[in-house]
Amino acid sequence: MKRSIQRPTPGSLTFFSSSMASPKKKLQGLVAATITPMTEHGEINFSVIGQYVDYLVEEQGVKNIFVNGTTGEGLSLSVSERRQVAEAWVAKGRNKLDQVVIHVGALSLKDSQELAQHAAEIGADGIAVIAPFFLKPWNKDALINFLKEVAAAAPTLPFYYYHIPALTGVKIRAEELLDGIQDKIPTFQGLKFSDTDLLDFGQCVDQNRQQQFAFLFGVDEQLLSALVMGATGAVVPITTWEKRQTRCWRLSNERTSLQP
Ligand SMILES: CC(=O)N[C@@H]([C@@H](O)[C@H](O)[C@H](O)CO)[C@@H](O)CC(=O)C(=O)O
Repeated sequence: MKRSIQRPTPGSLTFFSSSMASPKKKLQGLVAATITPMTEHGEINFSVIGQYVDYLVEEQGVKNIFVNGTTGEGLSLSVSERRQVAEAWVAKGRNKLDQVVIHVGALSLKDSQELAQHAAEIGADGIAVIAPFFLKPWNKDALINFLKEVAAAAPTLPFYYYHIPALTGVKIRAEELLDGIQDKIPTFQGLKFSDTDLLDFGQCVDQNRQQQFAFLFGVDEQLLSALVMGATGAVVPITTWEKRQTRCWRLSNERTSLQP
């Protein structure tokens, strides 16, 4: 079923799905950063995603997920694989999960737009985007322009900026980025903050109290501090699934084999 979600307005607490006529809650609490299960041959193991959903919901009580992010190694997958993984999570999570947010960031704007549009088509509940990290945006406006173009490809979906400067190398402070962001990206709904700069995080929260954004923290070691400062949730890997199921294992294995 295709959903159309009303654009958020500053101060609104919820999105409403017009076709379902039920309020869609703000993304908050624990959000599971899902791994991408792999077979021993390094192919995606779609067959266990249904069990993974059940594990999260029934054993961990977690009903929101963040797919194809860092933990899911989205940037190590092909676009085709990312589409299939997103589809699998949305399909297996139907009527079980509350929200499925798909990370659609990519170096190529076109790939990112394709993934954003695809997320909307399959009925995901939101998209998140990191800063491009090879040829990098040189200032706030360049980064906003990139994010805006991606968000525009999925104009019905809540949009989250995924701030992870240690991995992207893009050091633009999140607080600076958030200043006036809904004027540029009307679907902007929150920040996934994966950095240890708590001053920046605190300023993001303080300066946007009127906006009711989701402030999702992504550094487990500082989560308690972030909650005190106003984090509304956290994106964390919640899994007993063996890391060796993931491509991370395959990559590190390859790296090992390259060493003399
Ligand atoms: C870079 C990374 O993997 N960060 C983790 C943290 O939970 C992280 O593992 C933890 O803080 C340990 O350093 C989460 O934020 C994962 C995450 O949000 C993602 O997979 O996108």
